Amino acid sequence: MSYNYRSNVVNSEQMRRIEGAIFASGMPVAALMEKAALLTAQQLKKSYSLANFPKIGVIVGPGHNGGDALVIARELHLAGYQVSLFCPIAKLKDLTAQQANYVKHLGLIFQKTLESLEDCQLIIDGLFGFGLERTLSADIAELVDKINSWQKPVISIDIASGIHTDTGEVLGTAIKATHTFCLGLWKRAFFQDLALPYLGKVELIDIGISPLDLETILQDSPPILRVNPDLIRPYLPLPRPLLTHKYQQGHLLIICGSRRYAGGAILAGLGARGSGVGMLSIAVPAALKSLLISHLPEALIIDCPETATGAIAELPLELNNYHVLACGPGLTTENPAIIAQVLDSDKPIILDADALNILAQFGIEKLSSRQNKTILTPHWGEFKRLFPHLSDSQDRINITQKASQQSGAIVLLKGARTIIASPEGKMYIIPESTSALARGGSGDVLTGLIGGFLTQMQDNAPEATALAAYLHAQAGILAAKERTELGVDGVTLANYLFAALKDLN
Ligand SMILES: NC(=O)C1=CN([C@@H]2O[C@H](COP(=O)(O)OP(=O)(O)OC[C@H]3O[C@@H](n4cnc5c(N)ncnc54)[C@H](O)[C@@H]3O)[C@@H](O)[C@H]2O)[C@H](O)CC1
Ligand SMILES: [K+]
Repeated sequence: MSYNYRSNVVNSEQMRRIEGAIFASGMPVAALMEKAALLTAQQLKKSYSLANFPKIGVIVGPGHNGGDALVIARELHLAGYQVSLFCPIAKLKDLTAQQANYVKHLGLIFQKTLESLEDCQLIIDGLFGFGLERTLSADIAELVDKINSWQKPVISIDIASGIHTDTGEVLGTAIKATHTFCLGLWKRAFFQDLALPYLGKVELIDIGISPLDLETILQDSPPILRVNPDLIRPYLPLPRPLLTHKYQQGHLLIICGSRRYAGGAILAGLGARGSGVGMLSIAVPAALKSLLISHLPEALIIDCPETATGAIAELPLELNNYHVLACGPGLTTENPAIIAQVLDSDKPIILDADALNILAQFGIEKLSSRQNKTILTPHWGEFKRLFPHLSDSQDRINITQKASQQSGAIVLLKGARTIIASPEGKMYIIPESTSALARGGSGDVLTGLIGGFLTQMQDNAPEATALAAYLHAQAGILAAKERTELGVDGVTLANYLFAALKDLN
């Protein structure tokens, strides 16, 4: 796969090793700080004009994050901003102390109290970066809480101080930034749901890390990649071959629905429609047949015998006649036998919703006898039932990876930042989404969409999953832009998939 290093997501240890490799090859530490901070200052000046933000307060920490803050303070001062500094920890690292001396020479003032910064229009947080290693002490926590209580725009350098760079955990308390400039490479915390409320708008400052240095450090661990159009465009099943027919484009079977939850079946079908899959069959309880036909005239609707309460009683089908099976939306947990039948098939399967709840009853060991790929798409509640031993941790990147390794399945953990891990070690993160998707029905659309793409790109199952999750999020974003976050019901979401696809192509 070809990807730009801007797609890589690293942990603090990898970032430190990359930095170490750069320094060891001759780049002076001070030069890299100067470069990162100058680029950040340039962006800052663009987004926060002197006219609107004439007075800026800068919080300076003891390490190189504080050093960055001092270089930025210097540049803003030279550009005409009125800059006040506050440095709560006396002992500074050498380079930071040198930067402090120089700004003093330029006439910048280190204030004695934090309160002296209260009349600033903007606060820059250079307290801690990826070197934060323990919970904030009571006095520092008090300062952070005070800054948050001012409700001013706060710009964090590299990461909001108080947030753990890898897990995204809040170490006691943390700066609630309105905007964070991440330096060099994306850190894991930027994709941990826990940290999102503290990071505000996020932006990467490209400091020009060489792919050489990156590859040397990252070669031992499979990359975690932030999905973007360039990354997944090569996998898109477009353009279609000139000479093809519907079965060559793949045949997906969705097993879904119950009398109680008929809508989930329709939405999964509409999601599959959005993938352009060649042939779509949908197995539902008999009572739902005419309803499904009216919504999805292009699909083959298979009416299954049903239980007294209207769930599928049995699947009178040869499952191996289909290329891919997607199973779960609206199913109810009444009939575990059909999930056992799906697990026994030797085709790729996607399990969602009640199929996951039934799998949790069986236990994930049940997946070990499968001959083909399995994709699990849990939200947090389903994840906890499937992997109870992993759910004490809030480090979603880490536990998705472990869940995939332990189950042998591709695991897609839904959230504000959806994480995808494959058992061979691939990891994809969906970098943006909208809370419009936190709504009943949007998951059903995703199941159908993954099914549809997997049918067309079976050799690239992790990428099919990532492509579907990315388009799903983008469709939500596009729909919310036009209709607000309250206006994105499942049918609307499915109708925006083509627009997201068009943008990608
Ligand atoms: N990698 C890059 O591309 C660049 C990064 N830069 C900046 O450097 C920081 C990392 O700097 P470092 O000095 O290693 O760490 P910090 O500034 O985050 O702070 C560490 C400092 O603070 C002490 N400390 C840690 N935890 C606590 C605590 N809870 N309470 C009090 N003190 C604490 C620790 O002992 C250290 O002294 C990175 O984020 C970037 O901003 C470079 O400038 C350029 C390129
Ligand atoms: K910071």
